[in-house]
Amino acid sequence: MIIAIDGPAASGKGTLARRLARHYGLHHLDTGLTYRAVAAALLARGLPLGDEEIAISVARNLDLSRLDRDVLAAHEVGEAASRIAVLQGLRDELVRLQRDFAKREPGAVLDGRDIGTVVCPDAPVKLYVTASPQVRARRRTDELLSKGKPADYASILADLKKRDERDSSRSVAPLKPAEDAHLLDTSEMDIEAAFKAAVDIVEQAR
Ligand SMILES: Nc1ncnc2c1ncn2[C@@H]1O[C@H](COP(=O)(O)OP(=O)(O)O)[C@@H](O)[C@H]1O
Ligand SMILES: Nc1ccn([C@@H]2O[C@H](COP(=O)(O)OP(=O)(O)O)[C@@H](O)[C@H]2O)c(=O)n1
Repeated sequence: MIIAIDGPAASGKGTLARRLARHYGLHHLDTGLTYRAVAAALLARGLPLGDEEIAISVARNLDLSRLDRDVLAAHEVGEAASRIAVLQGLRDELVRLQRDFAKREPGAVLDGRDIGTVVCPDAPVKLYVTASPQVRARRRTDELLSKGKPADYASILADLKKRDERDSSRSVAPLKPAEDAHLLDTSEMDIEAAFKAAVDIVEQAR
């Protein structure tokens, strides 16, 4: 079984994907980390974010088993990831890796922006997870602070809105719900309630 989960920044898709993978005994890939890892490598080496050839060569050396959200969580890495995510050639390379991952037995949960629309369009279960920008900014702020990283609510809210706009309006694989995705707004739900709602959707869909 493949479960495809998409949604805007800090909507809770990664949390749900991890919980669903554990619940159903599936592999999990946070595809945002693949974009973050390429962006972090470019930033660390002082390389330009707009050079497709360089980004592709970094992507070719990615090791999916070594992606670490704690290392890649920094706010500026998310911003840089969203900038390089407009490069079609880079996306082709990363989508190849992500599709290979999705073939693992007995199945996988993938979360990102284009899983239901591009990476796994035939997934039997698709979720599109949202929450209001204010709720998402609060969650991301608390998450960063709890990891001892700097976080300012007002600038995170402004940046999330900008990033959503960039992700939704790009011409390649824009953020949008697949036509057959189930919408899950978690603005008023805690993690447990969101998980229960997601399991209900999966049970009905499969
Ligand atoms: N329903 C929820 N209620 C409260 N906090 C949540 C909920 N879902 C996720 N979170 C918290 O919000 C933050 C962002 O969630 P995450 O799953 O990383 O989002 P995404 O993968 O969409 O960026 C994390 O700190 C997570 O623990
Ligand atoms: N499948 C995906 C996953 C992420 N991305 C890009 O990578 C950026 C970072 O993704 P992420 O999922 O780690 O971001 P958060 O939602 O965790 O903040 C996003 O803003 C997108 O621009 C993408 O284009 N396609």
